[in-house]
Amino acid sequence: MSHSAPPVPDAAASDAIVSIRNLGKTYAGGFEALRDINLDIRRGEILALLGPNGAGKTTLISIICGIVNATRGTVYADGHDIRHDYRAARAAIGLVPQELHTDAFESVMATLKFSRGLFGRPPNPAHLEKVLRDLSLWDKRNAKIMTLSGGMKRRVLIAKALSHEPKILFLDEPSAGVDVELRHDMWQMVRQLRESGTTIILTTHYIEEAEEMADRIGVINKGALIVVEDKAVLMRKLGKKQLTLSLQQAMERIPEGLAGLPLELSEDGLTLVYTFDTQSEETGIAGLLRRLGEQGIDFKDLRSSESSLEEIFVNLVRKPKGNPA
Ligand SMILES: Nc1ncnc2c1ncn2[C@@H]1O[C@H](COP(=O)(O)OP(=O)(O)OP(=O)(O)O)[C@@H](O)[C@H]1O
Repeated sequence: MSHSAPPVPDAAASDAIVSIRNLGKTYAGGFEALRDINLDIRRGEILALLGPNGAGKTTLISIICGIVNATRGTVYADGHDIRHDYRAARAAIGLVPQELHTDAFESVMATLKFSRGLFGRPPNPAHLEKVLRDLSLWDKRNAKIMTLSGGMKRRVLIAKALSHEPKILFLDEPSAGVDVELRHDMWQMVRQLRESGTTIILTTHYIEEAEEMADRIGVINKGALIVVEDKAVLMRKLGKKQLTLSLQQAMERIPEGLAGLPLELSEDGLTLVYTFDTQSEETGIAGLLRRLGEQGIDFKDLRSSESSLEEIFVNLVRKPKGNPA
């Protein structure tokens, strides 16, 4: 019997809504923007792709949406190979791009109708009305796009991407250049879409956005997908907890009796911070408290805190590739 790792299942056989296997992209100049990406996107989930500038997020989305050709590997979207069955695969996808190029002289409604037609879908005024109402654009349906505010234009891009009733929606940096209020409206709308069964993939630089919205988080760094994990599991696995003790009396240094413990003393000597792994079974807190008692160290307050997703992310992308934990 072989003991090697199980092979990655065939993309065509996967029941994921998007199935990516051994995907790679080398741009014309020889730059390797993506390396050996394997990812199954589950039906109905919100997946957030995080990564530093230039990590390869837009390249990955562009390949799935058929804008950029992969150098290696396969992608299936809604059961269709994006290379050999492009039209069917693309019809399942809505893309909200980063940049705002819209048809400035057209009305909002005309743009949506045109976009729907491009995918060969028959007219459906009720669907377009719902999309525009959900995005608070119904009153602007006859306005020329050039007369709208930046936030409205961005909502038009979302409406346009939804015009052909895609099952999968990609949002590339949806919050870039958007004010706080619009960002929250957009989150609300994305949640509604998910409830109605749409699968959503978003790239973001705002960790708060991933923390707020995502069911799963993928981290891309230097062209490689270094982690894909349920958000809660990721935070539990890679997060650290800290216990902060406010001391009754300042200490000059950590006493010998506490040596070897993961402790840090603040500069003013009044706060001790104990860091522990959320994954390990033993936190060591009982032992810490006992040793503090033995040393006669009294504290007046004790608080615990967890690492934010931001701290986890920064640690992940700082670590050398292939050693994320
Ligand atoms: N057409 C191209 N030709 C050559 N290199 C390219 C091309 N497009 C992108 N790249 C390079 O590929 C890398 C990945 O770019 P990509 O836009 O996918 O990153 P990203 O993660 O989306 O970044 P950002 O967060 O800045 O949008 C970058 O180093 C970029 O310079």
